[in-house]
Amino acid sequence: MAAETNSKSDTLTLEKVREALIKQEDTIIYRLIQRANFPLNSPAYDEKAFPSFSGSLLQFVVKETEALQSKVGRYENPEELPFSPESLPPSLLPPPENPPVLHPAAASININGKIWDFYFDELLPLFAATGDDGSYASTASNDLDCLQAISRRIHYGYYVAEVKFKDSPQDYEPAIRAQDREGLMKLLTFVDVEEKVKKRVEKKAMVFGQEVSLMDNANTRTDQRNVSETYKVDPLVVSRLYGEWIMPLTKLVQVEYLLRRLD
Ligand SMILES: O=C(O)C(=O)C[C@]1(C(=O)O)C=C[C@@H](O)C=C1
Repeated sequence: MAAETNSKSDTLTLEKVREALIKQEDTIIYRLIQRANFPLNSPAYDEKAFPSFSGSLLQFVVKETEALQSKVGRYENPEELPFSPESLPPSLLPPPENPPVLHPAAASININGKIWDFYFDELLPLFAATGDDGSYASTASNDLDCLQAISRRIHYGYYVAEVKFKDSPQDYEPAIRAQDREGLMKLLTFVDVEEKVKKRVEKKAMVFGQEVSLMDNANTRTDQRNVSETYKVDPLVVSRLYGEWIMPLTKLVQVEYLLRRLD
């Protein structure tokens, strides 16, 4: 399994999985900051803007990048899921030696469609400035970087669910047998943890996204600016990203996984 946690299922603990989620926060925030260096650049998403591609420039970049990454084994990791899965080439590397940690049901849960939709329809307009600077290739590859980091974080829900199930099967089994989504959602939800996550990512976005200036009067100038202009990505947008999309979708992955955990 992933580098952040040990490969042996018996050493998988909730604490370790949560540590991995915390590290992934950094990646997500840095990638949003990278994407925010470019304006929206809408021609990158227009299927008719570049007749040399059959779809949009973005779709082309996603398909070709994922094809290369597939050949070098990216999708051998259960938490890495392609956005363009049609006719991906197989991995050219030997399969991973680690024994599988997850129930095979994980392979049937892929919510990348939902992730793609919220990213382009709702999130991107909240942190990318309007405009067009012509950097379509960089824009598309930065979008894919953001999507991959967010998708990996959300599908890490498999491991969170597995470890919770292993820690207390007696709590989860009745709800699984009854296929009780609501009951499972209640069991796996920790409101206090979610509040901490939102606060921490907001703070990280402030720290990672500060404008650094060597000018003496930099603070005064910053004070006069609107909070959302002071940081490369508005920290409140990052907190909202977690509160409205990342954590609810991580929980959805957990519920879907648990529903199939006894199959
Ligand atoms: O840490 C957990 O227990 C998780 O399930 C992860 C997570 C999250 O996505 O950050 C999701 C649900 C919980 O309510 C708290 C946090």
